[in-house]
Amino acid sequence: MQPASKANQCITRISAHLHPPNFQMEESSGLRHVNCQAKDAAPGFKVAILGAAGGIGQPLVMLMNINLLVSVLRLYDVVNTPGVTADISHMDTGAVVRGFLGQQQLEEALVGMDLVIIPAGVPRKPGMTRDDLFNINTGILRTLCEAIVKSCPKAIVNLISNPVNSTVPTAAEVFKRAGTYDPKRLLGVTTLDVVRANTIVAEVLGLDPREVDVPVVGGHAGVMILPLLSQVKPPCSFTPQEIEYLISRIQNGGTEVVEAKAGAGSATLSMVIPCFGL
Ligand SMILES: NC(=O)C1=CN([C@@H]2O[C@H](COP(=O)(O)OP(=O)(O)OC[C@H]3O[C@@H](n4cnc5c(N)ncnc54)[C@H](O)[C@@H]3O)[C@@H](O)[C@H]2O)C=CC1
Ligand SMILES: O=C([O-])CC(=O)C(=O)O
Repeated sequence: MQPASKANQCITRISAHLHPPNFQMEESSGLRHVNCQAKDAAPGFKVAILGAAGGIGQPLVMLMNINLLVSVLRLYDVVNTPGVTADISHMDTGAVVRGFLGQQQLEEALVGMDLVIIPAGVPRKPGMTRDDLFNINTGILRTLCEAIVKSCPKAIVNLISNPVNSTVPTAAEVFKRAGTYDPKRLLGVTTLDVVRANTIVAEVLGLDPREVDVPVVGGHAGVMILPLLSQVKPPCSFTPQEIEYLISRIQNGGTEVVEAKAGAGSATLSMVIPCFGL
């Protein structure tokens, strides 16, 4: 290794430690170069998580921080980001972690990001449908997307917030109006339906869920969740009663968790599997 490059690496590493998570808006309008490299100066993906202090946000932040492909991790929320950031930043991983709190720090949190993952918003309570979250969550999302347009218009945006069937088109409209829409860069996260389908079908077949692959198409709400039971791998067949049971449990998986949590939120722990793939 060249002495100069080694020295640069040392400076970057020391700098990352000398500038601990700063919960105030940074004064400069853009990120300094040091913020865009891992602590060991390795290049990597710059990832922002909006809603980072929530039930999905916190395990997602943890998974992103141990992901070797991530060099910069930015945590944004309207509450509790300082605590989550302090906790996460003690992990001896490579990513440089920074916390941002409140809307006045939103645009700064997003500057230069490659990937923005959004679990910000409200989860449902028993008796609610995902559509009941439409007004509040699309309102939150619109603000977040407008900031994405300003700070990182080329970022890939992954939407977790419900109703995913509506948050994706809402975000698309914001980006279209700004002239930054790219369908390849805007994704709704619905992998939990596949995760549940694999698990529930494996239970019926008496197999290890890791050996089962159930394609799921459609949307992310009730009857729009369509498990393709004829396409299951390994190939298998089901009785009409099994098909009825499987479709009902897969389509109502989210509701099953919401009701079992009895007002304390929706699925956050099983979401670790879809989040791990992000
Ligand atoms: N796509 C999927 O498969 C799934 C989606 N979800 C959805 O994910 C969303 C989040 O769920 P949880 O993490 O359990 O909820 P949560 O309530 O635990 O966390 C949401 C976080 O968003 C933050 N937040 C609220 N307003 C905000 C704003 N204006 N800007 C930034 N952050 C804001 C809150 O402070 C909180 O920390 C819900 O809409 C839920 O329905 C939940 C499970 C699966
Ligand atoms: O059901 C909910 O409200 C949360 C969700 O999307 C899921 O668990 O699939």
